[in-house]
Amino acid sequence: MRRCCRTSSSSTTSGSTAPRARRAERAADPSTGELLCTAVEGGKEDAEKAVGAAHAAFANFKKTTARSRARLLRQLNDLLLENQEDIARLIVAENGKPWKEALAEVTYSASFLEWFSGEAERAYGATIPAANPASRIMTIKQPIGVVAALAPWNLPLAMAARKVAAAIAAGCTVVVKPAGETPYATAVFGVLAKRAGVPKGVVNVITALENTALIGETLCTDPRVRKVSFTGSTRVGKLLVKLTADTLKKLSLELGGNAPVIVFDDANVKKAVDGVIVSKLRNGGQTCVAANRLLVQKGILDAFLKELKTRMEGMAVGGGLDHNSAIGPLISQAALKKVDEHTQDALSKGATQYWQHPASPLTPERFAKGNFYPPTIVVGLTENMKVWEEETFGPLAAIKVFEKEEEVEKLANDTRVGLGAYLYTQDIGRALRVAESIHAGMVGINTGMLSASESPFGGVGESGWGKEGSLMGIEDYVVTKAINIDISA
Ligand SMILES: NC(=O)c1ccc[n+]([C@@H]2O[C@H](COP(=O)([O-])OP(=O)(O)OC[C@H]3O[C@@H](n4cnc5c(N)ncnc54)[C@H](O)[C@@H]3O)[C@@H](O)[C@H]2O)c1
Ligand SMILES: O=CCCC(=O)O
Repeated sequence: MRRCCRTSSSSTTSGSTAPRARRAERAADPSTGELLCTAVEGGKEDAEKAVGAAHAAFANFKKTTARSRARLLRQLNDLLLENQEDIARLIVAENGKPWKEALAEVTYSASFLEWFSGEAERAYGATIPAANPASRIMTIKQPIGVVAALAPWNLPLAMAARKVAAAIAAGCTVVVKPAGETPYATAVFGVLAKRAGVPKGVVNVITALENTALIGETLCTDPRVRKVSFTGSTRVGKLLVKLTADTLKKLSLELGGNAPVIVFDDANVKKAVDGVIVSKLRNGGQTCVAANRLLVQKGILDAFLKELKTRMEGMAVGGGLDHNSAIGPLISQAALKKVDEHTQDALSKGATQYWQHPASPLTPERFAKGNFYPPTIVVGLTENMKVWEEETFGPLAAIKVFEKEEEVEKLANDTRVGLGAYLYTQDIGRALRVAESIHAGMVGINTGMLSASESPFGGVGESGWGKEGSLMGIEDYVVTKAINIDISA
């Protein structure tokens, strides 16, 4: 990759808006800490300009046919896949995740474009039997308007693609603000949208690091923006609720989780560990559906720990461009500090360290330069520990032992958030019983993977509002209009 590049703030997909000279934001390579690139630091004026472009484009885009928008999405899907390796390299550089995961993120992103290309044509209205014999009632679904899509750094391309795909399918125009840490994959997404034929002003990318809050506020308070879709922390989600209140925008919030994983005595150990590896270690533990509290029944504990350790020992820690790496660095030094705080807090309150990864094959110098945290297993998790109360967002596997099924509902639901949850058992009755009792938007039974473009993604409680992806995903981008007709002569 080139050492320095520029992306434009307030650039429409037509590329008609030239970037002005601005203080550059800096993106660091998480595996070395070195400056990777600089990007334009957008400001309030840029955000307003991007909204203006999206607002102007909406006048025509809302009138396009669903079929034409479906074609645009399919074209963009194809371009992402054709450029998969180049985009994956960018994702590894800015986010740090292992190569295979970066490739998978591109496929995952493209799957939203493909999925919503189908959904575009299925945004059906209804005909409603009227009580008045002279009346006919029908509904139509129309695009809500300009959308602000605020995306996080953990899946820099996929989270933007999930929002933009639904918006285009519905006939909305969008201003996308990627996380300041990871502006590049989203900027490339904007370029590919242009190549795919997405009209000028429909997808606008604005980049900023330090001005993130200012841009967030500008987008959330601008009356021309009718919907905000955010993925990130619960803290920021609550802030956006307040900021959008005065203009009553529709909000989709995909916020933090604190996923319980329940492993019952009768689980298939190998399958349970496979699932925990995926849900705990995907992106180094930095996903909102990451396993956070492992609840393991006493009878299976030894076998589970042994298998988990063996599997984690076999995973190399290192930079994502080393194709052998299975666990990459964390996004920042702050993230590293948080994981260590959770580990030390657990150990100081009575947990014991069962195992810690030697962090091989990294040399100590290389380890020290990047944001690497050695994957760690602790046993003896209790309700007064930080890792019990909030998501660690890192490679710490904290285990609490339980004895009876009756205990787990209370334990699993001892949190104000409810995004992902997982359980492992071979008893179908127990699986459904427990799945129904868990306070979460998504439950994995004998699997650690909840993410698929066709599956409704979203949480309950303080994990947010709305569902992304799936047949429900387009609903947040449309408004339903009822049309009443008098047919009397
Ligand atoms: N749900 C998720 O996928 C997700 C993603 C990132 C972080 N998190 C959670 O948040 C914790 C802290 O990470 P973080 O500090 O990067 O999260 P954060 O919520 O501060 O940042 C996430 C995203 O929100 C944007 N953002 C931050 N403040 C904003 C504002 N005022 N207006 C508009 N956008 C704003 C950031 O640029 C980034 O894109 C993590 O440990 C994790 O628990 C969750
Ligand atoms: O981290 C948040 C989203 C994760 C996913 O879509 O799989």
